[in-house]
Amino acid sequence: MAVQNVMVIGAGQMGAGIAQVFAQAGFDVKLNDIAEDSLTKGYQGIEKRLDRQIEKGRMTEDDKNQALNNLTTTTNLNEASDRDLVIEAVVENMDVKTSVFQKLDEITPEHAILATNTSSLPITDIAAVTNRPEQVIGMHFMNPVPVMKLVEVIRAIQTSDASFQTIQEATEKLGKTAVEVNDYPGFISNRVLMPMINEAIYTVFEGVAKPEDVDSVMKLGMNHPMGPLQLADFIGLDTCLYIMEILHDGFGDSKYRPCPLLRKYVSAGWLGKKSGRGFYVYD
Ligand SMILES: CC(=O)CC(=O)SCCNC(=O)CCNC(=O)[C@H](O)C(C)(C)COP(=O)(O)OP(=O)(O)OC[C@H]1O[C@@H](n2cnc3c(N)ncnc32)[C@H](O)[C@@H]1OP(=O)(O)O
Ligand SMILES: NC(=O)C1=CN([C@@H]2O[C@H](COP(=O)(O)OP(=O)(O)OC[C@H]3O[C@@H](n4cnc5c(N)ncnc54)[C@H](OP(=O)(O)O)[C@@H]3O)[C@@H](O)[C@H]2O)C=CC1
Repeated sequence: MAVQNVMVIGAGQMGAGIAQVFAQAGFDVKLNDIAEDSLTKGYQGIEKRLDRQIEKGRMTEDDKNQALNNLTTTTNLNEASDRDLVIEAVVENMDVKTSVFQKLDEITPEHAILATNTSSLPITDIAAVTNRPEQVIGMHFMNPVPVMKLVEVIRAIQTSDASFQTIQEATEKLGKTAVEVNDYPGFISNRVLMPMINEAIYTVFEGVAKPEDVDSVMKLGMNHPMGPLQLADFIGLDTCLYIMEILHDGFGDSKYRPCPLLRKYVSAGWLGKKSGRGFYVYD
């Protein structure tokens, strides 16, 4: 089956980016969120990013209008009833995600594939709450979605080859590269990235260096585009903590214990860029 139309659930930083890249690639896209405000913010972010592409001469006004014509917004999940593919990008919480998947399983046509953009939650467990586990898959985009070329395509133990191929083809139509991964905690990306971020937080916690200096070492010394603490702020410290907890629980290995300073920041509501304060302060 070739995907013609999609719905993206959750209009936050990831969902809005995912909806944008599908609309730009010519898919018919519905963007859904429970809150009208979040939908408006998500849609405006997409318009702003397309305008920047025009300013930079990478896109014409016609291209922008075409992309926006492919995109509608809705707070009504029942509008998933005519979709080939639904990609869930709501908060990283198993109860919220399984509730969304159970509803989607009722609403969507039989052939529809249900994908999750989860950073770390087990796809196998999400698949198991539906009556179509072979059509459930992880489609893990990287932040910022319009820029990053990778999509980790994660196979639950139940995912069929046909579902995997359909998602691989859709990923290629977006101009991105699909990497096939089996369902283990943190997949590849966050199993490798998050312990580095967590260790960077430990260096601050233990007074080894200030955040700016930790980031300088990794930027100037290892050519990372962002230092690990700037990246943690960008991802969201709450999301980083959820992922560390999944790694810790999933492997039962103390090397994945979340740094107490990370917990403290999240408890304080210092979630990084999105809340205005994390390891750095934002306007
Ligand atoms: C947690 C998970 O589960 C998985 C993850 O996503 S882990 C996070 C993965 N992402 C990363 O590691 C990002 C690391 N950082 C980077 O690659 C770069 O710093 C960056 C691309 C974000 C910004 O690059 P930069 O050169 O410092 O800044 P800047 O010149 O402003 O931006 C470069 C391009 O990115 C675009 N961009 C920057 N931030 C953006 C955003 N939030 N949304 C969309 N586009 C963005 C800019 O518009 C610009 O595009 P053009 O070249 O078309 O103009
Ligand atoms: N941040 C990152 O760098 C990355 C995140 N991810 C994953 O992507 C997912 C989303 O993360 P991110 O975009 O950062 O989070 P955000 O908090 O920016 O966005 C989540 C959005 O989902 C909405 N939402 C919550 N519950 C529902 C629901 N039941 N139905 C519809 N919409 C809902 C929220 O609305 P409201 O605000 O009103 O609650 C919010 O707009 C998570 O699973 C995360 O792990 C994956 C890769 C990278």
